[in-house]
Formats: sequence, structure tokens, C-alpha cells
Amino acid sequence: MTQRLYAAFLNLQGKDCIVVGGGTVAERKVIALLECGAHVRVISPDLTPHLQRLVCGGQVTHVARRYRRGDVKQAAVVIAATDSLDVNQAVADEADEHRIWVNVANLPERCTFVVPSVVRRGPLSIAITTSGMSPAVTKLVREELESQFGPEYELYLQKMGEVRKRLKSTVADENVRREVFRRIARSDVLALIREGNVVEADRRIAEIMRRQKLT
Ligand SMILES: C[C@@]1(CC(=O)O)c2cc3[nH]c(cc4nc(cc5[nH]c(cc(n2)[C@H]1CCC(=O)O)[C@@](C)(CC(=O)O)[C@@H]5CCC(=O)O)C(CC(=O)O)=C4CCC(=O)O)c(CCC(=O)O)c3CC(=O)O
Ligand SMILES: NC(=O)C1=CN([C@@H]2O[C@H](COP(=O)(O)OP(=O)(O)OC[C@H]3O[C@@H](n4cnc5c(N)ncnc54)[C@H](O)[C@@H]3O)[C@@H](O)[C@H]2O)C=CC1
Repeated sequence: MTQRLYAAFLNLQGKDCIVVGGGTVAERKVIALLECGAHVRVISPDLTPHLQRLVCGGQVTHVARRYRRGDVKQAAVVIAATDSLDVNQAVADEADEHRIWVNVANLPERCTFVVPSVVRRGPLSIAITTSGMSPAVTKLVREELESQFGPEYELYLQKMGEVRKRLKSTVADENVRREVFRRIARSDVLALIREGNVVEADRRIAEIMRRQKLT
């Protein structure tokens, strides 16, 4: 049976992350780390043109040589993304010794975490994994979800977040709060935002709150 993976979202803001290798796979992982505010150090004798630009722009630190034992310590996560099984294995060994979470691009069985495919719509993040069974299917599922969950989720969640914040500080009864959130979620607010009818969406939210005597 496939190993069941525990799902979690890491807060890597300001955390040091090490990526060994500077090819296309490393590039994809580096971009995803930067988008989450991580400090990234790439250890590789060469870089893709895009990684090179990130180094020139100061967004990424580059150690321009091959991996050496001793490179992997004091990092939040390590990604071994070279095209060599031996090198990636050595990186994984060192990470394991230091109990650092490690992702190994070409050895799924050595990953202590795998990188999922992610659909992002503002604060909504949907992560997908096939537990290493088929990245091609993972990508396909992402594309399907992207067509299902459109850009309207960003504004919708912003509004839900505002209502939630307001009610948490003004309505003491948790059951009342839960009922309001449930009603908004089951209403046509999302559909109205999708149609671009934001004024009507706001009106609908206000109406639901009024019915609960909250405004
Ligand atoms: C275990 C894992 C480790 C990890 O990297 O975390 C892993 C491992 C491997 N991937 C391989 C191949 C491909 N990977 C992709 C794409 C992605 N791979 C990603 C994650 C993962 N890949 C982790 C498990 C994810 C899960 O559990 O589902 C994604 C989701 C995230 C990301 O990398 O950012 C990103 C999709 C981004 C998107 O949404 O588009 C494509 C598609 C393409 O390129 O078009 C292909 C070719 C098609 C195919 O092989 O299916 C190979 C074989 C190489 C070979 O054949 O030798 C290995 C090694 C092996 O399996 O041995
Ligand atoms: N996990 C994933 O999502 C995927 C993984 N892969 C696998 O990942 C591996 C990497 O793929 P690509 O990025 O396309 O390869 P690539 O050939 O584009 O890049 C390899 C990089 O590793 C560097 N490298 C080699 N030896 C090194 C060392 N000793 N120290 C530091 N850096 C070193 C190279 O200089 C190069 O920058 C391959 O084995 C490939 O099969 C492929 C597709 C997807």
C-alpha cells in the first residue's frame, strides 16, 4: 500500500531553505519557495537562465559549486534536485542526520515530504498529491480544479474573512456565528461575485446578517 502522507501547509516566511541543483526542476521548486517568502540558497555549479536572473536580482543566494558534505545544516527544508541519484541520496542522508525535512526530486522513497501541485485563489490553496504515484495525474487534477475554482474565490474569501472577523468581535455566541457563515456559504453570494455583481453580493450578505439581527 502507498504511504499515507500527512497534509500540512508550511509557513516558510523568512526561513532558510536549501536547494541542491540548478536545473529546471530546481527552478520550479525555488520559485514556489520564493513565492512563500523563504530565503533560498541554491548549491549548483550551473543555473538555468531564470535562476541566474534571480541570483543577479538578489532574490536567491548562489553557492556556485557542486554539493559537499557539510552543506546541509540549519535549514527549514532541503530540496535535492540534481540529476544524480548518488548526489541526491547523499543530500538526503545529511538532511536525515540533522532531522531536516527533505524532498528528493528523483527518489520518492527518500522524500520526507513531497511537493504537491497547488491551485491558488487568493487565500484559497488547494494542494494535490498522488503520493508520488503519478505527477502527470496530479497536474491534470490541478488543471481540472483550476477550471472549477475561478478567480471569484479571491474576493469571495476576502468578504467572508471580513464578516468573520467582524462577527468574532461582536457576536459572543459561536453557534450564531457558525449559522451566519453557513448561510452565506450556501447562498448565491459566490455566484453573484462570479457574475461581477458585487453590489448585490454585499446586499445579500447584509440581508443574511439582518435576518440574524446582527446589524
Ligand atoms: C514524488 C515527487 C517528488 C517531488 O518533487 O516532490 C515527484 C517525483 C517525480 N516527478 C517526476 C516527473 C514529473 N513531475 C512532473 C510535475 C510535477 N511533479 C511534482 C511533484 C512530485 N514529483 C512529487 C510527487 C507529487 C505527487 O504526489 O503527486 C509537482 C506536483 C510539484 C512540483 O514539482 O513543483 C509537479 C506538477 C506541477 C504542476 O501542477 O504542473 C511532471 C509533469 C510535467 O513535467 O509535465 C513529470 C512528468 C510526468 C510523470 O512522470 O508523471 C519523476 C520522474 C522523472 C523520470 O521519469 O525519471 C519523479 C521521480 C520519480 O517518480 O521517480
Ligand atoms: N520531482 C519532480 O518534479 C521531477 C523530477 N525529475 C527528476 O529530477 C532530476 C532533475 O531534473 P532536471 O532539473 O530536469 O535536471 P537538469 O539536468 O536540468 O538539472 C540538474 C542540475 O543539477 C546540477 N548538479 C549536478 N550534480 C550536482 C552536484 N554534485 N551538486 C550540485 N548540483 C549538481 C546540475 O549542474 C544541474 O544544474 C532528474 O533526475 C529528473 O529525472 C524530473 C521531472 C520532475
